[in-house]
Amino acid sequence: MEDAWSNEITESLAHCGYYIKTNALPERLIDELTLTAQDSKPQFQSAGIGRSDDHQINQVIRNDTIHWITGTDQAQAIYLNEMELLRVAINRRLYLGLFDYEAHFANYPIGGFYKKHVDAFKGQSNRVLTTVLYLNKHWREEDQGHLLLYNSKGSLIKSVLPDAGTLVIFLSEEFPHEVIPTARERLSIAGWFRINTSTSDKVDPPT
Ligand SMILES: O=C(O)CCC(=O)C(=O)O
Ligand SMILES: [Fe+2]
Repeated sequence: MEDAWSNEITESLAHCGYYIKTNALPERLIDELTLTAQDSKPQFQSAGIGRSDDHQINQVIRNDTIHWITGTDQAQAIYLNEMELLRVAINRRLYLGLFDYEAHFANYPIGGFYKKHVDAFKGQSNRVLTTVLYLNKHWREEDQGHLLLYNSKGSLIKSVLPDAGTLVIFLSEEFPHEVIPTARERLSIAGWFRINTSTSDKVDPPT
């Protein structure tokens, strides 16, 4: 994580609340993360939203499968380390008090989507910043699966092609977004920088 890069990210976040960059990370790292994601496909599971007994409802809202990243191989470890350096840089410049980072691979099958949602409801979540890194070589317009980013008034502000190496970061509470149905299998890493919401009777994160 170069200073110039973390400066660019923090300035963009301070200025407009989001950051979108193609080829944000070295191609080799993207390739290795892609291989890791493909290798761990047998471990991907249906993504939940909130409680697991809402599973059927979830399928109407999103139908990707996910696998949490734990840093078990070199590519994952390098990625998590980059995000850790970014966390520290953001805290130093924007005073967000980010406490940790959680991330999972996501796989959208052909026809996969994630309807319009926010990743955090104001004041109700410890998710402060959302990150999405795409792992799909040579994505074309006709492959669809765009990420659409809206402002808090509901106007469309960005349409992002999920092409390999593109990184999107935005304030989780401020930007509703959706994944439109994809015409090609679509791999990504979605992650969240969080604040610590521990109270006296609840330890966060759970151990
Ligand atoms: O993959 C994307 O473009 C966005 C995914 C997303 O919104 C999420 O996982 O919360
Ligand atoms: Fe989201």
